[in-house]
Amino acid sequence: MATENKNLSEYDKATIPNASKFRFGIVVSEWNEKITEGLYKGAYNALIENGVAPSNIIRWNVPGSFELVYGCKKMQEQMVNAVIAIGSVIQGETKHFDFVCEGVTQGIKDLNVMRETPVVFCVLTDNTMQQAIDRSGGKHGNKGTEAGIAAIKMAELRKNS
Ligand SMILES: Nc1c(NC[C@H](O)[C@H](O)[C@H](O)CO)[nH]c(=O)[nH]c1=O
Ligand SMILES: CC(=O)[C@@H](O)COP(=O)(O)O
Repeated sequence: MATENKNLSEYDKATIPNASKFRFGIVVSEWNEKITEGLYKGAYNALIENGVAPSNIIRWNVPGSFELVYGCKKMQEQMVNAVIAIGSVIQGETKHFDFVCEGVTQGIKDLNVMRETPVVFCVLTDNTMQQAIDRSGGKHGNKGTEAGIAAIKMAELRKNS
């Protein structure tokens, strides 16, 4: 199902585990800051709305999405139950988009495979700025909200596994 057929911000609160005892790390890319701040707000609010204390949310910034891999690796070393990687990659004139997207995707996948703390992939990879706007609080909802909920579910899965 494509994003256009679902709202990224919608979830059934009754299905979300109690997150009051969990700590979360959020690593935010500074590239396309207008987008990543919108994604961060969505993720932060989803955590708070499901019982996470503000003091249990750690935020670090990195220059761009490619640096999310290193930032999330270091965040995994903190006492957190899950990590959220937030970025916005937008196609430019060259193939650089392809390499940044591949690098951050594979890097975050590797962190999930090699270490115990789950890292949620909240990196938009859009053709246009409008597509990014639509997915960070616009007409398609907020992928940050989706990521916050995913982080709670993965923290619960880790606790029970
Ligand atoms: N063009 C975008 C970038 N490019 C920067 C890289 O992520 C990286 O910071 C640089 O290559 C130095 O290592 N980053 C984004 O997050 N979004 C873009 O659209
Ligand atoms: C994803 C990028 O690195 C890209 O936005 C940079 O733009 P360009 O390909 O025009 O250099």
